[in-house]
Amino acid sequence: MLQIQGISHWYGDRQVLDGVTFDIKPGRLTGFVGANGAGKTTTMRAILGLIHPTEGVTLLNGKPVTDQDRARFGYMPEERGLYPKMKVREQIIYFARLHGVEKAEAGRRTDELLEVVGLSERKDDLLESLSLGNQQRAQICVSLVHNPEFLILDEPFSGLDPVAVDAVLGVLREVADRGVPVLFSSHQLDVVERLSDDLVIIADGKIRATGTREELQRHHSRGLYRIGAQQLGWLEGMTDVELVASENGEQVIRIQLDPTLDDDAAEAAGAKRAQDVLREALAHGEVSVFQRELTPLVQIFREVR
Ligand SMILES: Nc1ncnc2c1ncn2[C@@H]1O[C@H](COP(=O)(O)OP(=O)(O)OP(=O)(O)O)[C@@H](O)[C@H]1O
Repeated sequence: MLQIQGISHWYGDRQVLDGVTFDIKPGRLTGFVGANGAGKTTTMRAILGLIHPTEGVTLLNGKPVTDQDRARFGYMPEERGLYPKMKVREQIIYFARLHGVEKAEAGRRTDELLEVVGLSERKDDLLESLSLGNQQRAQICVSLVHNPEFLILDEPFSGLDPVAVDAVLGVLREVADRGVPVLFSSHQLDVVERLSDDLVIIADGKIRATGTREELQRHHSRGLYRIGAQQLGWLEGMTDVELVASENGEQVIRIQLDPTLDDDAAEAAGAKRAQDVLREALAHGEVSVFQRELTPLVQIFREVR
């Protein structure tokens, strides 16, 4: 496991990271989400030892990460760093060899990856003749060709078409399923929502939320219910229930719960009070829908930033 602990960083007198702390677990895809300039790249660069953070440490299985450990990391930087005038296959093999992969194995692994990302037919073309999306596929092959033990990818999906996104998602899933911890940053919340096992949300250099997608959604959906009722005048008599949204003849309501309750206790308290709400609604007419409502990730992102 990689543990990022209390990383703070200043560029001159400007603080860009403030006590960044989170874990990247084996076999998990951890999505790193934050607005432009939130500090994702700086955090990744600190983990990789490309900058030395002013404060804080990254631990690998309990010990500070060494340069030797880092040689076993795979990294896809945001500013892509491939050679435009080199052929695709040749280039991926070259990077594998730089990581010490034996020649025949480098060739075999390169061909396998090119096939997975759908670039086999372009393997002997110069990198610069490829579209940006295809160059990115090549870059993903480079980050994976030495079978890294940890994988860190900065915006691996930006600029990819939906087919390529799916191909890359498949590769990352397969890598994680082999037990590799994977951290990837993305602005594309739909992709993050689909792919991440764990989520880390950063804003202004501070970690605002961490957890599994389910945990975060559960936490941010305390007391939320969807109701389809003919009229809602009766809600005014329930001072602990507020109307959050109305859409397509249905409403989202929030039952106010004691903020000191943990998520399990809040869920139980909410379910109990929901029964009163349902009874009240039924006393005033038909109820077509009554169910728990889950806050979408995009909404959570807005709430914590
Ligand atoms: N070399 C540098 N010198 C000074 N400031 C920097 C430097 N690199 C980054 N910054 C600043 O640090 C802050 C965090 O930047 P960072 O690139 O980590 O954010 P990010 O979340 O990766 O953003 P994006 O999604 O736009 O890539 C930004 O305000 C950025 O302008």
